[in-house]
Amino acid sequence: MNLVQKISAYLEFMRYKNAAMAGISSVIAVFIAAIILDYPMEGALFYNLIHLFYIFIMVFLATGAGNMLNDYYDVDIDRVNKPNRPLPSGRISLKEAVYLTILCFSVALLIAFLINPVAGIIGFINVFILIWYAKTLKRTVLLGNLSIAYLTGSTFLFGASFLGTDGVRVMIPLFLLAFLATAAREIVKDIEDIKGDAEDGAVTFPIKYGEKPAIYLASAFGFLAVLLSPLPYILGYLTVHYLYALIIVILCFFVAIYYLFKRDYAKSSKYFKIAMLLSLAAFIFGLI
Ligand SMILES: CC(C)=CCC/C(C)=C/CC/C(C)=C/CC/C(C)=C/COC[C@H](O)COP(=O)(O)O
Ligand SMILES: CC(C)=CCC/C(C)=C/CC/C(C)=C/CC/C(C)=C/COP(=O)(O)OP(=O)(O)O
Ligand SMILES: [Mg+2]
Repeated sequence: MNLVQKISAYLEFMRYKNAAMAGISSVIAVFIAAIILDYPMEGALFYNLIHLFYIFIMVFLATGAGNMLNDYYDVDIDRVNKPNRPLPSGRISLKEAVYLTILCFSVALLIAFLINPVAGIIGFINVFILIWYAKTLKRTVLLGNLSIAYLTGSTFLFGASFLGTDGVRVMIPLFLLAFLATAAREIVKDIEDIKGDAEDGAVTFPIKYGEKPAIYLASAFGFLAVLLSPLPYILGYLTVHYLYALIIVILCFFVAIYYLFKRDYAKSSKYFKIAMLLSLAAFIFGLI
């Protein structure tokens, strides 16, 4: 395997697209928090591109390491279900996976503690949850889903922690919305994965309580996200442009919920994801 093939195997292993999205969310959070808090533009830390780059890199590495650890613990099932993935195909060895994960977590944590204690503490909590999730939580009723919901929401908290505790405080509404939307989508993904998860001995919500209660729970999280979505405008954090953009976002959430009740889980999960990505754009619109 040449160097380019190796690097592309590493990037695939880290699920670089998701890791980059998480990194971008944290960078967006710095901008939103800075504007809400009237942070002075000139000479301000957040204005410094290198710091934004650090935030992106930390979240990219931590999310990537979380994804690698996930695959590490799933290697036996993936040998059967997804033999082309980097670990089961042998493109990356188990030893490499462990070293790479430790390296990514350590670099991310080191930079976080160097930036400030708030970022360090959130980083430390997140690494702990990511390890616990990969080892145990993802095979449990709801705790796994809620962990990923927390982690996704925490990309906003972590980014804004760059501006200290005030940054974290103003990101709580965005954290809550991302938490609810992710919880909905993670339950939909669990309904989609019932067969494989059951073979793996996992006891997820739909496995324990059945498909119908899971549909109701996922849609309840989705509806709650829609209901609370105007919150950043009501609190005066974002402008009316956010509300305009939100119309399209809410439409996508409704399409996702429609497919959920139609039991087309792949489409439902896809539209939840589109709604979440468009929400990020809506937050940016809300700054203008
Ligand atoms: C109502 C409203 C305005 C909701 C806000 C929704 C929002 C802004 C969500 C945040 C989206 C975000 C931060 C995405 C980051 C990407 C990421 C790491 C997501 C977590 O991924 C877990 C996942 O299960 C990956 O699965 P898949 O996409 O199937 O590969
Ligand atoms: C460590 C430092 C310094 C910072 C932490 C930075 C942050 C905010 C990290 C959050 C990372 C995050 C969003 C992690 C989620 C990644 C993950 C393990 C997703 C797995 O989701 P699943 O739903 O299990 O995926 P599949 O079911 O598709 O395998
Ligand atoms: Mg999962």
